Amino acid sequence: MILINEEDIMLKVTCAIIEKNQQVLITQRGPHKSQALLWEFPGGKIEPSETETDCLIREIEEELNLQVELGLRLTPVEHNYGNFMVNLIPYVCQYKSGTIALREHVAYNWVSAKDLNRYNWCPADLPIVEEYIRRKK
Ligand SMILES: Nc1nc2c([nH]c(=O)n2[C@H]2C[C@H](O)[C@@H](COP(=O)(O)OP(=O)(O)OP(=O)(O)O)O2)c(=O)[nH]1
Repeated sequence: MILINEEDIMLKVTCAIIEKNQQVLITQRGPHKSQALLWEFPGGKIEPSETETDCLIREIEEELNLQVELGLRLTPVEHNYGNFMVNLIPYVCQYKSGTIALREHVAYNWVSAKDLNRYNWCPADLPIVEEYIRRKK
């Protein structure tokens, strides 16, 4: 019998909806990654012994060279990608400081809430985009 540890197939990932001047930052995944070239909110996998908020602050610094202040935690989304599941945990954040250095992504954009639906999102992000737009109305 093969035993599969649930944590091996359920990735816990935080993501940041970073607000600045009535717009939010969105980032495009690279061509060789899973969910290649789809748009996402920057963030990443929570490491063992790390809290959600520690993870998000670390990931945003590592990936983008930005400092943010964490705000509201939106509703986490569980999405099944077939070969793995993701538990995606979104936080609305405020931009604090830093100049964007794209270290992981191929592109970024500052977008107003009403334009978020124009992008080709990772499927797990769709309920998060909807919740964010609803809250902004
Ligand atoms: N950071 C982030 N990841 C997301 C989002 N939506 C979504 O489905 N994901 C998925 C993509 C990845 O499979 C996983 C996050 O992995 P990661 O960002 O830490 O690592 P990675 O790019 O190296 O991922 P991978 O190529 O190893 O799959 O969660 C999102 O909005 N932000």
